[in-house]
Amino acid sequence: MKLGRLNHIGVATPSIETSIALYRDVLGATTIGEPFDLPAQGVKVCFVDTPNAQIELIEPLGAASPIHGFIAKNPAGGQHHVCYEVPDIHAAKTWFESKGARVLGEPRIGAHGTLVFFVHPKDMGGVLTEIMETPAGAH
Ligand SMILES: CC[C@@H](C(=O)O)C(=O)SCCNC(=O)CCNC(=O)[C@H](O)C(C)(C)COP(=O)(O)OP(=O)(O)OC[C@H]1O[C@@H](n2cnc3c(N)ncnc32)[C@H](O)[C@@H]1OP(=O)(O)O
Ligand SMILES: [Co+2]
Repeated sequence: MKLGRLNHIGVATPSIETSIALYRDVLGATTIGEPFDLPAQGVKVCFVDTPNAQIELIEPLGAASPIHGFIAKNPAGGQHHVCYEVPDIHAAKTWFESKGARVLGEPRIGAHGTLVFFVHPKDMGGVLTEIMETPAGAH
């Protein structure tokens, strides 16, 4: 499998509005999207653009959110996952499984509208890893 570009770094936060102020007023981000709910993934999302990748701010949507436990352990929030692009999501899933890495569930539509899956952090050197199919026409 050929790994593609780093698409985003997921940053969990208890408050997207508070994080937006940090990225805008302290870090100097100039392009920040509108927050939106992604109920299928159990998160509220907001993208912050940097010149070479995005920061994906994620806030839990309810107690069943996959990041509910992370925020409970890290109440101020923190770096949650990294996301790499691949040309073929199904080939990538087969690749990770063949390497003995635990793929968490089936590919599903992520925040960029393409299929994504996650690989368990314990099989990725302690880093929760998201793999997403490159959007058509990107780059
Ligand atoms: C916005 C949509 C989408 C996109 O398109 O970009 C997203 O990014 S959604 C992002 C949120 N969704 C997910 O994270 C889905 C996949 N995650 C999961 O299935 C779970 O979060 C998890 C990775 C299986 C962890 O489950 P959880 O119940 O929260 O924790 P555990 O206590 O079971 O954790 C076991 C073990 O792993 C460590 N851990 C947990 N989260 C992380 C993390 N983000 N980074 C590194 N390590 C993590 C946790 O500390 C435990 O370790 P030990 O304490 O040593 O046992
Ligand atoms: Co993500």
